[in-house]
Amino acid sequence: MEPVQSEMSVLVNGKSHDVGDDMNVPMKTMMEDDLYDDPEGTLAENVEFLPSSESKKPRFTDFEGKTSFGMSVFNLGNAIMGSGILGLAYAMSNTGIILFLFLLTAVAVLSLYSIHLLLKASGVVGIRAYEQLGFRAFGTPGKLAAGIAITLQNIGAMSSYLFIVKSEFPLVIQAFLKADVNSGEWYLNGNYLVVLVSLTVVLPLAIMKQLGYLGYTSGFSLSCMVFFLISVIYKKFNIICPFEEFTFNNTAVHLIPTEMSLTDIHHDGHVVDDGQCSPRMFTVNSQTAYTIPILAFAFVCHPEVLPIYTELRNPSKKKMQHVSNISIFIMYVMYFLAALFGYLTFYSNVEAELLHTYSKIEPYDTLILCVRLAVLTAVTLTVPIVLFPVRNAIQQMIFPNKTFNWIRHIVIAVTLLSLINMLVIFAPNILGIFGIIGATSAPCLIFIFPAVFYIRIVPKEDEPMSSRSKILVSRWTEISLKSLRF
Ligand SMILES: NC(=O)CC[C@H](N)C(=O)O
Repeated sequence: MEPVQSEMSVLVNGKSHDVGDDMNVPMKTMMEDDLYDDPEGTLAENVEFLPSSESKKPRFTDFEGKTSFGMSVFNLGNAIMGSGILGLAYAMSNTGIILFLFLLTAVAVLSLYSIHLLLKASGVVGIRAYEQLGFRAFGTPGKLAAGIAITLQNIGAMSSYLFIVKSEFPLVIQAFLKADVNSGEWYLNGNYLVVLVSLTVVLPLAIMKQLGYLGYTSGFSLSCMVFFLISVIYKKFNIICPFEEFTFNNTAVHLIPTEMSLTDIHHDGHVVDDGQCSPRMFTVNSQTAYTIPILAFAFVCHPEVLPIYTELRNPSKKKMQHVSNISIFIMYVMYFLAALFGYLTFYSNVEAELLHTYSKIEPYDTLILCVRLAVLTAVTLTVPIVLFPVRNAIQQMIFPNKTFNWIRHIVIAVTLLSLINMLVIFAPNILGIFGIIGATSAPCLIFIFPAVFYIRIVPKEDEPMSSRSKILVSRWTEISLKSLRF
């Protein structure tokens, strides 16, 4: 119990609280007596965590949320949907449709299950913060591991979003203004544009005190992604394969699959249509290994789940699980459609970043320009949501017992954004970011931490180690650790 007492003053969404303060009960009694879960689901949803003097109904005391169910779905959907969607068609081209669908389903189901574990563990601890679950399970090392993984993962994600702004925004402006690429105007320089967008759009949203306020921008961001998806589907019927690469001197060049060996090119120079314009159901190549990290990255939203839960109105585990089920299911469908139609447009020619592939064929097509604008708007509006848990993690790691302070809140946001801007200005390419971050922090946050925290936190009396779910979880942890080592 010792570490629990010293760390009970938590900062969730800027609000510092001693859990014991609210209820005037000794901390120890509270931690022992009150398991905040309602495993049977017998309590009415709206009374489960509300203060009630007569009943000893369990409740969270860290924050009283005001965000509606729908807005929470938007926020979680926005947290899931980011640049990950742009890499999925490439992943499909390296696995084939069937294998991709299988892996996508597996990652989506595991991702949902680990959200369930996080919610259950946070129900037992009574605190809705990922790092605090780490602390409860392993003390300070657990808290640091969770905090560092969240920080790395989300900084990686935000860098990839602003990298899209850097690479796409100048092209969109140039095309709409019909400006000359070499005119040297400042508004055609990606680096200036990233700084400008960060200052004018991201920063004001990032310094909001609560995530709930971002529901509207999240809704807008998701509609931009729906527009992206509809356009990808439409383009499949609009771009005819085999296609010609756009060149400035108007001489068409056939796109040759990057993986094609020299033997596929006949002596007379013509290219054999070896899967170039026909879909593969199942395939394995040197790039297939990237699939799991790409999918894991695309489904990460675990650092945002607990902050969103914190702000949910009349919260209950069941309600939050419902929010997560809806968001993950919608994203699952959108991811599959985007990957499928992206792949069926370009087949083996699809690049690691889907938008680049369109640009190669039709760089000045108005629809593609609008799609680029939509995607860069969507990811820009995701940055503040993803920044939120990083700020919480930093506050919990560096200032664990401090109350909310506007100056600290703003300074952390400004520092983080400056760091990300620097990274983006020097980052080599988007796949590098996916690869490094996706291969390390994303699997930890999705597969490993929720499982090990759950095993350590849920009391043995409640669920013995021999219970079905604990056996399942420990098997799963073993497999995840092995595959990570591999
Ligand atoms: N918190 C996060 O890292 C979100 C990443 C998000 N799933 C994406 O695809 O971009």
